[in-house]
Amino acid sequence: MCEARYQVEMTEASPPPWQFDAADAAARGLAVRPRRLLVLHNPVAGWRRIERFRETVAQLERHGCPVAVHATTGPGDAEAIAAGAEAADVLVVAGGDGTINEALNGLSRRPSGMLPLGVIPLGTANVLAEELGVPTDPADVARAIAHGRIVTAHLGQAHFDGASRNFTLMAGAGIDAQAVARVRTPVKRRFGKGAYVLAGLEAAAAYRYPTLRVQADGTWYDCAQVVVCKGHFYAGRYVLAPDVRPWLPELHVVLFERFGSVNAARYAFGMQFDRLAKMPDVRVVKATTVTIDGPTGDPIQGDGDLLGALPVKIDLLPEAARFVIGDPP
Ligand SMILES: Nc1ncnc2c1ncn2[C@@H]1O[C@H](COP(=O)(O)OP(=O)(O)OP(=O)(O)O)[C@@H](O)[C@H]1O
Repeated sequence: MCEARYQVEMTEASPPPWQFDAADAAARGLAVRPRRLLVLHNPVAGWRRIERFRETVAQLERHGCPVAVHATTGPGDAEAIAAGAEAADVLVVAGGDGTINEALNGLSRRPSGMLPLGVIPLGTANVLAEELGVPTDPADVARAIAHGRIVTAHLGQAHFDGASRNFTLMAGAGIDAQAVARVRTPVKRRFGKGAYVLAGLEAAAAYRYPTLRVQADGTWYDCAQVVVCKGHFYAGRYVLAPDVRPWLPELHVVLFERFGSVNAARYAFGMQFDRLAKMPDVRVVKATTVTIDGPTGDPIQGDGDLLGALPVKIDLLPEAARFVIGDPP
């Protein structure tokens, strides 16, 4: 295991391993059949952005891609469809990180292996889209999905008592999971990211800050809050673990070592104003296996939604995932 404090400057992590570049193949005279797309559209996540969604689908068809759209009907639907997805080259999620999380959990159960995943960002925070450098303009999104490069990525996997769930961006225990557990869907639909701020304030007032015991590749740490990161962005474009990227086969574990609501507020301000790197009580360690122990049944958040409850073991999903992206992020 290797330990790293924050870098003062943001460093460029390892570049992604490109698997396939349609533009490059075309330049070399190779025939490239248009990608067949199965689009999972979360109509609840995207209700404000329905025009953007329709325009993206129209643009995809202009690129010659056969597009099948399926509107999700409720929680769990994206996962079930992804698990049985056939006759498609790419599964596209038109929604937010919660729908993407469900789709990737379904794809990992697909008998013939994972399909590459593309994103039309319609959610509240769209952290994975930021992480992958997915554009927002419909024409650019469509071009990226139709012709963009495919990058291999490694998902995190959280093992609870009798169940396992994948995550793409992060899994956390402590105050952030407490906040996620308090987010109410109608408030999120109305106020977007403001719902997390409200839930965070509620959680900060009620939470008792018990000690979390974290084991990262055999070394134990005590902390008030821990976020196990697979991507460097958090809650939008805030940076928690500057050097991790989805394509790196490692977890970057961010440990917040001081307890109580005053320190929770310090960390929130530190994140807001990009000062975490300067805080001596915020530690980042790299690992491939992490366990988190604390009050049994306390929530674990993953990709901004509830993932499960303590205690948890976290490692990497053995099968690699693939993401369709546009230009290098
Ligand atoms: N038709 C539906 N009605 C209600 N909920 C749905 C429906 N389809 C999917 N969902 C659920 O909505 C949840 C939230 O959706 P999603 O994550 O896509 O948007 P978001 O929460 O606005 O975005 P983000 O996660 O990026 O902040 C998903 O976890 C999914 O289970």
